[in-house]
Amino acid sequence: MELYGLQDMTLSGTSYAGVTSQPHWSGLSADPVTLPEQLQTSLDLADQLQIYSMAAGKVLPLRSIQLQTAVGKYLAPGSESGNFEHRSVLMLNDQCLAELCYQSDQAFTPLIQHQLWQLERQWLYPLRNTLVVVRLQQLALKDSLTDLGNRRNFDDQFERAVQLANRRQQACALILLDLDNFKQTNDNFGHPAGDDVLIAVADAMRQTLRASDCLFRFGGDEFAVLLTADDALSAELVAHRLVKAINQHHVCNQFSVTASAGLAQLALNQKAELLFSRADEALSQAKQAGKNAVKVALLNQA
Ligand SMILES: Nc1nc2c(ncn2[C@@H]2O[C@H](COP(=O)(O)OP(=O)(O)OP(=O)(O)O)[C@@H](O)[C@H]2O)c(=O)[nH]1
Repeated sequence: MELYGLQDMTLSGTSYAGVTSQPHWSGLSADPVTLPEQLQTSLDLADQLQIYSMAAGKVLPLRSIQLQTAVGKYLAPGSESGNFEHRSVLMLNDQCLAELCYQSDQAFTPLIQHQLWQLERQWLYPLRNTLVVVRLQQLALKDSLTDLGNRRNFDDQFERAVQLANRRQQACALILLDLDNFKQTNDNFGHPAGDDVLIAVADAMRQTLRASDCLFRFGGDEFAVLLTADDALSAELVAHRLVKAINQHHVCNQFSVTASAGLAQLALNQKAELLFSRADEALSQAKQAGKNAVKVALLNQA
């Protein structure tokens, strides 16, 4: 008897749309591993959606399936639009966990909807548990005011990025950015206005950068940007763009907020601490040079 091991059910590269159109999916009912057990093998919502979508693909051939939750939106790989759509809200104990949106070229008859609902019920507890874990992870790694990565998140990623860059002989750059005279903003306009400025600065930075996952707030008015590989090659341009974007943001403008930045490029086989201290020194120089400026650390400064 052919059994579907867990490895077959997890993300192994086959596209979702292709997989669910395979005739052998009808054999899945013989799988000794139940759907909730399979779902519980992962605390990653994208993985769970993939597992769920394969089970749902047995009910009818699906073109796409999307999961929307409070912690993010997930689309099964290989999804494309279909002629019919069915939406379902996943509720547990009067709590809305998520919304599922299915698309298929076949109609969602009442019988199909009922079968999907039965499958959805099997996901409720694994989904609720995963949402709790993801939320806790987010709280541990995100700055609650700006939603950027926090200092702990930075420390994790920075160390890893530097090690990887050294191993692969790739570029890596660190920009440290600090608002100018931010204390005055708080003193003159109050702490809530200061908070609005910090949120605006985060937005301005997010809009300037392609990937917001390289952006961090350390707390206070200090931010960091970690650029790796090809992105690091244009770090100086990025630093100037960030300072300009902050200057030009309407909230920062309203409170005359500017920013200074220090940039350092990773030297050959340099340690993360040294890269950090060079960027920090460059930031001090930008402040000493009159603020609202970018300074770049010399590469041979070690
Ligand atoms: N509104 C608000 N203010 C904060 C927060 N965290 C820290 N601060 C304030 O940020 C200010 C930081 O000021 P400083 O580090 O002294 O620097 P500065 O006035 O920007 O001076 P320079 O950096 O030299 O230009 C202090 O007034 C802190 O109280 C926060 O979460 N919200």
